[in-house]
Amino acid sequence: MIRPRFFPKNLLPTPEQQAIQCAQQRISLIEANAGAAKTTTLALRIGEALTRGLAPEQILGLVFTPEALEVLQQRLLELGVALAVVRRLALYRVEDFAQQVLTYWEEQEPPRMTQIHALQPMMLEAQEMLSQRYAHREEFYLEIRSHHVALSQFYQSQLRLKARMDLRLDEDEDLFEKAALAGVTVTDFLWAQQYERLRQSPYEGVLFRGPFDATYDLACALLDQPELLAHIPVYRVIVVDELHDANEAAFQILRALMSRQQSYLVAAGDKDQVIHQDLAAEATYLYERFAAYFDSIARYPLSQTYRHGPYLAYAAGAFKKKRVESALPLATQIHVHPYAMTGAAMSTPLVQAIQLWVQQGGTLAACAVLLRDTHQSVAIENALMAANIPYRLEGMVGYLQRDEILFLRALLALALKDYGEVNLDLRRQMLRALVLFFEIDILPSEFEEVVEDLLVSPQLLPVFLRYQVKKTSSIKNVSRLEKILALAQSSAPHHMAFDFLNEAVAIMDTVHTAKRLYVLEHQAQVIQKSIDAFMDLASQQQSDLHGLYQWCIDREKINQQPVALHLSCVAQAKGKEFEHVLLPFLAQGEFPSAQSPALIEQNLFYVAITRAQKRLSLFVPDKAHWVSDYVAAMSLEQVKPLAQQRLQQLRVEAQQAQKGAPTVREPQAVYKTPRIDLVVPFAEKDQAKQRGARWDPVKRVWYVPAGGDPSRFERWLKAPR
Ligand SMILES: Nc1ncnc2c1ncn2[C@@H]1O[C@H](COP(=O)(O)OP(=O)(O)OP(=O)(O)O)[C@@H](O)[C@H]1O
Repeated sequence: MIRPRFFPKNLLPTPEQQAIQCAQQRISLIEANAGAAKTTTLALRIGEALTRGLAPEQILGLVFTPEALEVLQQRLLELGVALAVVRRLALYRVEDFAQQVLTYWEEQEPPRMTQIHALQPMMLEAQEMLSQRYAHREEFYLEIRSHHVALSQFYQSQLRLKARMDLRLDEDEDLFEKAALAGVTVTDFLWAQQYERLRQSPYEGVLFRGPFDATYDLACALLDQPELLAHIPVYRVIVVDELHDANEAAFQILRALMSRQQSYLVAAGDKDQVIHQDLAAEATYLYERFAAYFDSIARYPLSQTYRHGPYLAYAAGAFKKKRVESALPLATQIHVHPYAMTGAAMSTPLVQAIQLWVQQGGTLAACAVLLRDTHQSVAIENALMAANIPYRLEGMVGYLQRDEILFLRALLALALKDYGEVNLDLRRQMLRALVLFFEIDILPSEFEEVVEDLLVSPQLLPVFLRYQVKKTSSIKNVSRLEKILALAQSSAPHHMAFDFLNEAVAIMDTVHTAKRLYVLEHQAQVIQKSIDAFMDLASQQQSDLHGLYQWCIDREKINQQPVALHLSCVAQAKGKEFEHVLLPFLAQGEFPSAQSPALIEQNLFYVAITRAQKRLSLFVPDKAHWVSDYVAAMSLEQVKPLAQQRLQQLRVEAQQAQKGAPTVREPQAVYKTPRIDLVVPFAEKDQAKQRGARWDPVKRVWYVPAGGDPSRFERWLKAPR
């Protein structure tokens, strides 16, 4: 094996890591467990390429999510690559890379639309064209619906079709089969084709781009016109992290880049972390798809996790029925806390576990509460708020700003005849929620006009609703609205909020309305659970209509604080690590969710538990038959003795290593006489150079080469820490 030349700060690479660091094959693929140092090793590979003289600009680092990009940059810095060098590396999310390439090619950059609502007019226009085009083709059973949930459903479908590169229909392909295979409705399939015709004019080129469109456009361009590749810079080393997030469009870009013989690729992923099925991510990109195009692929292992100690490693292995080893002599703890399944008591143990962590010296910033779904944040946010524990939400809005809760708040406003008192933004959001739940079909421009009108005359809200529901919604909704308005009319501010909402929710039949609106079974269930959680809150608070309404407004004013606990869904924590991870609501039907594929649920749970370094806290119902099967699948009691043995062994090894005794991990030849980094002021650099110091362009430091005599450099030696 070639010897490494890049020696990182703060870390001793294992022989496995060194093998990847110095890999010489054109394509090197790493499939390894969570926390087995994939990102770190890719960062080592970059460090090695830099040390061997590649310019940072010749190295391309690709990932799929902003979180993964953040982690890769962080690992490079941790290993000692200087910030100035990290900034010059071509590190991108695949989508941003594609965008950058396209910008370079295109004479005029088409507008980028990152928000789904900005795409709405085009989606509606495409839908209009679709309904005209297929007006007489009954065999397609097109469902033309334009409320914003139907639009967001369509939006997801077109993302998926493009991610799979499945939008084109060859002559011998069957439309119904292709749509079913891609997991979208026939309406959405045809609508997506129409939308693409609108987005890509044959004469003017691409007219606008939404999220992930750049990846699709670049993949199509490189497939249709391979000669365009000549206009992309040649990257000598390409590293790809979180390869389990790859889809066909991203893969086609990688394939094209790797068709150049000068390029070398190292990519890493974990088949058990495939969770973005909505974006057509699949485990086949960890090997099979590469094997279909390239002959010589080297596969490398990283067989031990460095994130947590053996106990969690073995529990994660038992859960996934695979071998997981830890190399950390760390007694990672796993605590199981029962919770009562009623009311506010559900979150009490969670709050106590956070408080205990802080009392024991842990920080809130090192703590993460990871949820299966957004609805769970209703109870958690309330509990954290009540206990004065600051939290920051990642990848989701607070529950009070979600459609279904805004709808309930709008009903309270109707009952209080108070729509005019709140700020414009909230008014707009509540109106949007009413439009959604009463299934009113209104164009965005008309909607804005109504918002303006109601600004002047808020008392006209019931009039607007009556008019619009009659005009565009179903007879059932007309009758529902009348009942709701009558209920609101007969309610006084001092009436109990829970009683009012309970009746209103029954009138609206939210269970079925959510199913109709949100189409996807899982999403509909999350919406209903959110409503139930808010109703629980109303019942616990025992407050009147005015009290609950005002409480929601006051709660929104509380700002998020910077040093705070991390609160997100599991998916947003992938790639990250936290000292203490807390997983609430591990109950049957919650995690795993019955509505999502079993494998994705397992992968999500595996991602969740493997984020923890020092402590994992699992919260389970106090009734045994309600506890999620996943907890038992971790075999916590069975793996304990084995984990203790392994921990003991790792501790002995660590002690020996401290005493200088050789360990298996230590590559003697490389580390016997390590180099010494110096602190040389700019003005003294020539002197240092004369005495034999060398300049490291990667870490941007002067150093005494391995085997050199440090006494010649005493004045520049770092003070011992
Ligand atoms: N040789 C090593 N010695 C000690 N710790 C290491 C070593 N290599 C990596 N680590 C540490 O292991 C932890 C996990 O590393 P990393 O994030 O690279 O894993 P990963 O496989 O990319 O994780 P994930 O599967 O979650 O994406 C980090 O805290 C990292 O600093």
